[in-house]
Amino acid sequence: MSLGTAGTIPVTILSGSLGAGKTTLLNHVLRNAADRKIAVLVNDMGELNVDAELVSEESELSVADGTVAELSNGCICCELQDDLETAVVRLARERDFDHLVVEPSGISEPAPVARLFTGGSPAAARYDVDAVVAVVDARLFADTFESDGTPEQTVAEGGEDERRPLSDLLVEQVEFANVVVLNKRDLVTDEELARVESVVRALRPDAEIVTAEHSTVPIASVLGTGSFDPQTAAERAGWRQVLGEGEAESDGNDEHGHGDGHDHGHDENDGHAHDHTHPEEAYGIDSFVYERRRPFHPERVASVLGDLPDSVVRAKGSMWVAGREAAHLTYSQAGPSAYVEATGRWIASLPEFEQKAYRDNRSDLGFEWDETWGDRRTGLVFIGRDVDEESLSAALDDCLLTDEEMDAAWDEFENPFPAEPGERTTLAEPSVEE
Ligand SMILES: Nc1nc2c(ncn2[C@@H]2O[C@H](COP(=O)(O)OP(=O)(O)OP(=O)(O)O)[C@@H](O)[C@H]2O)c(=O)[nH]1
Repeated sequence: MSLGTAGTIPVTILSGSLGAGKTTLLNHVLRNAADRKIAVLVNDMGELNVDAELVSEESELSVADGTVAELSNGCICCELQDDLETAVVRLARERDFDHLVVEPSGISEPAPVARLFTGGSPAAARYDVDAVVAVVDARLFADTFESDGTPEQTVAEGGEDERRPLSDLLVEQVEFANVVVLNKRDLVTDEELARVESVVRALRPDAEIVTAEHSTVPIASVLGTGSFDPQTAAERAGWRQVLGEGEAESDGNDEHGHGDGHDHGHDENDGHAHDHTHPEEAYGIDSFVYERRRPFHPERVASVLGDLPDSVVRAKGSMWVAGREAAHLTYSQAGPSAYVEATGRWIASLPEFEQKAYRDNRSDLGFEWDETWGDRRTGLVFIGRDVDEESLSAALDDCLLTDEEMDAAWDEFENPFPAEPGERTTLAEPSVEE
């Protein structure tokens, strides 16, 4: 057995939109795994049948006992009867194999699957995440982010009423992956491919990008990469890196829902955009940060952030909105879809003793505490091609409260934004054409 670190079994997690080429990739891997014994886990019975059939075209099913099918090349297919965790632990106990490949079906977010193999869980004791692979349909990606018209498919559909804007899902999968397979190379031009690649690079700067036709990738790029770190995966997204630039030291782990923890070390009041671009990183894709410490007027900012210029591919970050003094709001835009979610509370809205405890525990807040407003602030990253930063910043500045509005009763503003953690407001949706 070729085990991962500390005797654990390496795991490759496949993600990708419907029809992107995950099963094709899986078959390619099984066919070319040489003497490595691969276990395959598919978390959907319907899908298992399809995949097992495809897989068996190459290597005949020799054993099928209802729950586990062993292929003559040593591959083991296991349907998910138990929850994923129980299944992977059972698999490691009962079978002998070198590498596990997980292909979650439907609208699968790779992050929760990867989390399963980390921390102190029984699965973590036996496995190590080796790679999270995002299989991207280059044609679909180009149509979603790079074309003027509406792509044919705008909604990602999984099983059981799962529907999400496709752009949202594509962005999330790429941002989390350490390997991105740009598949269906034959369906895009060189120019389109270069543009897709530049967007992918901006979304996840350190991912390994492999271009493929029929998912024919070098096996070493999906098995044995050893470069996926679940602890920092979420921090590696392009938008976070842009936001965190310059104060990486103070950034720390920031998944607490209280803020993104960044200090650009300048004007504490209204602040000014921390301008920077990264042409060297992203072949024509630029990014900038808009940072202010003055609240937005809810209706004005909803209208601007719900209708960003097409040049913006991805935007994300914290927003401070008048009338939502407790809610830490997180804005997320991906192509034609945009929403705001209350992801936590501003620390300054907590009772005094909790604030103190929180601040004592986190000397690395990463930004200056404002005497009046505490941690309330706006820090948004915009990533796109030739984005007119000046006019977008000016449009957002027009959404900040005026001096007169600062003295008004903020609760009386019409307010479309969520107030309670977990609540979400959709600001823009792709037009659905089915
Ligand atoms: N033209 C073209 N077609 C491809 C390519 N790769 C895969 N396909 C086809 O795209 C279709 C979907 O591929 P799958 O591998 O089943 O995709 P999947 O991601 O597993 O799909 P789901 O399991 O349904 O989510 C199949 O008909 C493949 O033959 C490619 O590079 N070019």
